[in-house]
Amino acid sequence: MDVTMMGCTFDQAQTAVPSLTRELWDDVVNEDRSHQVGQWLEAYGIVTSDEQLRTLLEALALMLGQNRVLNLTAIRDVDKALVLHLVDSALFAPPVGEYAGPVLDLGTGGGFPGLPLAILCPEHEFLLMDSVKKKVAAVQKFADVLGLAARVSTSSDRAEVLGSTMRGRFGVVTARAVAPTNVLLEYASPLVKSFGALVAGKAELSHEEEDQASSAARQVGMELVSRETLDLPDGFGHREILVYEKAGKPRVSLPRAVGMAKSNPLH
Ligand SMILES: C[S@@+](CC[C@H](N)C(=O)[O-])C[C@H]1O[C@@H](n2cnc3c(N)ncnc32)[C@H](O)[C@@H]1O
Repeated sequence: MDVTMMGCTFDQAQTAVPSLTRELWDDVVNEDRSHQVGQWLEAYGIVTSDEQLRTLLEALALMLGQNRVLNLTAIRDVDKALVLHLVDSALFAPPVGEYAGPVLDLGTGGGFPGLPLAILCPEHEFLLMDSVKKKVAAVQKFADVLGLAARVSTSSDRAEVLGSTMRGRFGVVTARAVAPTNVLLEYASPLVKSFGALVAGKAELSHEEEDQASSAARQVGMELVSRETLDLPDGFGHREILVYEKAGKPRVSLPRAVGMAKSNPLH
């Protein structure tokens, strides 16, 4: 898709999201913010066009506007949201770009990291999925008004259900703040194709979570191929970006019944 086709005006954005005010839009979508985000991303080797930067800011403004009437995020402060939603989501882009095929953002919530990734990775198609229907409807509205509808669709479903209905369809599954890593591995394994990947972002990975993830990975045919620790800008802490590849066959029959991955996790 031609990235110059992305983006929208304030009037289009407000038609889609009536709770979005001009004041909030102007606070988020402006040259200073665009320059700042561009510099931050460049420091991670993520090169962006002006169009992509502006569309990232528009996506954030839409989400923050919608958040006034629908609980999508606890982060309401624009400075924080720039780092914790846009930059944090963008950190997934380099590993996602290494895999061909459609991307599933599992537990997308208000569209993160899926929406920023759709803006940053124009070669990929995206399915943004969450079990909460209202969130998914809002995210589809954002994608449509941003001109991303040709490459971005949504699904209100549970990961365990898609594991059967969309088995092996995805080159990459992304997930941020959805579940412990062993649970994510179980969700992702049936969804990714051979040598596809799960890309997971974590604020903190304890030794216990790491051990449980290693054991779960072996059981579901996934293998850790990359683990990178990156500092967020402005002292917002660090992120672990974990990449697991589907390297073998699961030893357990997947997906298990809805809820089992969480209530009786593999470890
Ligand atoms: C804390 S929110 C994170 C949202 C978003 N990924 C982000 O980083 O802002 C976790 C989301 O995962 C969704 N979720 C959790 N388990 C899920 C499952 N098994 N299938 C689909 N969605 C799930 C929840 O509905 C929720 O919206």
